Amino acid sequence: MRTAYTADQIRAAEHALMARLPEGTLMMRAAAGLAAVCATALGRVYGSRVVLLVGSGDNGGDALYAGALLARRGARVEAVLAGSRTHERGLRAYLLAGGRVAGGAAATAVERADLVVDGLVGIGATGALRAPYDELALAANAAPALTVAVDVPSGVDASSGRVAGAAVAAQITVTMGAAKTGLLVDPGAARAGTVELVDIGLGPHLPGPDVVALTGADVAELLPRPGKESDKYRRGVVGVAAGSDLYTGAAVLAVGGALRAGAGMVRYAGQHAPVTQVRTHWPEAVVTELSRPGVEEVGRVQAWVLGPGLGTGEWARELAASVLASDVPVLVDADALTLVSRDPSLLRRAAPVLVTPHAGELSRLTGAARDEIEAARLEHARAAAAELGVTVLLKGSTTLVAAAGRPVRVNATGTSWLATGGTGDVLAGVAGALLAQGLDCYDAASCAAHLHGLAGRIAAEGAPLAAGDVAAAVPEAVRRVRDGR
Ligand SMILES: NC(=O)C1=CN([C@@H]2O[C@H](COP(=O)(O)OP(=O)(O)OC[C@H]3O[C@@H](n4cnc5c(N)ncnc54)[C@H](OP(=O)(O)O)[C@@H]3O)[C@@H](O)[C@H]2O)[C@@H](O)CC1
Ligand SMILES: Nc1ncnc2c1ncn2[C@@H]1O[C@H](COP(=O)(O)OP(=O)(O)O)[C@@H](O)[C@H]1O
Ligand SMILES: [K+]
Repeated sequence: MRTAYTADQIRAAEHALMARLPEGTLMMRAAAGLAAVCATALGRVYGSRVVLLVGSGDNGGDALYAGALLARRGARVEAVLAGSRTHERGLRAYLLAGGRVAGGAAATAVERADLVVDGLVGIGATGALRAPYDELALAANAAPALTVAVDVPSGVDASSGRVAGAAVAAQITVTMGAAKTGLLVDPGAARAGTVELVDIGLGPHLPGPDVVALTGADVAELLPRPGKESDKYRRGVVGVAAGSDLYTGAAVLAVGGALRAGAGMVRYAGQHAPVTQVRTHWPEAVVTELSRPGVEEVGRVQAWVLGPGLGTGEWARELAASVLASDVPVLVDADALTLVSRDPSLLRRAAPVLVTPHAGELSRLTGAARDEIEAARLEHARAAAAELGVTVLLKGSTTLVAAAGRPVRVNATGTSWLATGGTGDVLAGVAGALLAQGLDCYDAASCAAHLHGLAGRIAAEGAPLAAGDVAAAVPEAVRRVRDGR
């Protein structure tokens, strides 16, 4: 499990640790780790051109001490001192090691660099980058040099991943002591590049994490595996109430996702046109053509997937109400999210609910503006889980799973090739199958997001994919997490 923490959590841990160590020890550890990553990234340190962007705080201090180490190894290091003040001891050590202070236009130095070290701000930052930090961040982004961010890319809020204005887009972020939440959650995560962790001894002082990311090994451990005693009913039967005479594909894709994710059986219930399509594509599914919008006559299931392609008319509303009146967990997606946002009382039920919105659908559910959700995904996923009393899987480039009282789980296994119609329907099927197999909403959602993202990568391999390919690749994704690949 990868863990990440807010700036406040890190600061508290640092204080506890610093109290036991001689002054400056942590910064020396941080700088040594930073310099080592820079040296590896450069390949050849001697003669290379390194530019340090140095802010007024300890983030700049890290950069200066690392710059001193690189200068001693023969790098030509220039520091752009951007703050109203500069870390005094760091600057002294840097100058003593032969580091130079950039005169003239900072942008020119940055343009010529092989490597730019972003030491403008770290966890001490508040709000959008101010001048001249903002221009320096943009200059670093425009330059051909490799950019290594110290602790967090400047302009990314360490605790949330928010990016309020200009921000450094790093190829590598060297983070001190423990990863910061903003390095895992978009839009911040997209600016961090590869995250390298420098151990400064913070471990024993850290509290429970703010957010976590499951590894393949974690998912493998959570995934159910059929045993000797298993039969199709005991493995878990998932019901799919999706698709309509107008939208048939969503039904096919959701059923496909469910079948590929290990359900013992998939029961599909819907109107005539999707029933015909599901029968044609998936002879494995047990299909009921509904004569009226209710699932009472469909056989027993352990969980329902409700919503993809369902429509939002009266027929769909009655069907949604009937599914939500059942006593098993229900995954609410797509059109069913529109229906429950019109009538939130539908979500008041004793059995668990997992909602799987993208930002637009969450906006309909909570009333928050879509842009605001995109900018502060973590906050909104958390708030929605608390307010609605459900588990929330918020889709997007990084997928978040929030449930009251649990650390938010972040998934980054996906690929932007997944941004194509119908992949969400597959995800709903996969998560529904895991619910039916007995995982709770939090585990089912986070394992489904992990497998779906991985399946997307397998299906894409750097080229376009269709949603059906993602469903087809789910078994290979399961194999890879089980084999530790
Ligand atoms: N403590 C430790 O043991 C260790 C700490 N470590 C390192 O220290 C870092 C934290 O250092 P920190 O606390 O000094 O804050 P930091 O992020 O450098 O900058 C704060 C200053 O920036 C400014 N500023 C703020 N917002 C701004 C904005 N929007 N736009 C522009 N300027 C802005 C503001 O100063 P101002 O110029 O406004 O006076 C503020 O005072 C941490 O990330 C890690 O790298 C490691 O060495 C490990 C050991
Ligand atoms: N840029 C991206 N990077 C990674 N995954 C993405 C990206 N954009 C979308 N996705 C994923 O693709 C899927 C899209 O689902 P959704 O928006 O419901 O589409 P649809 O309704 O067409 O099925 C989600 O799993 C989402 O997380
Ligand atoms: K930084």
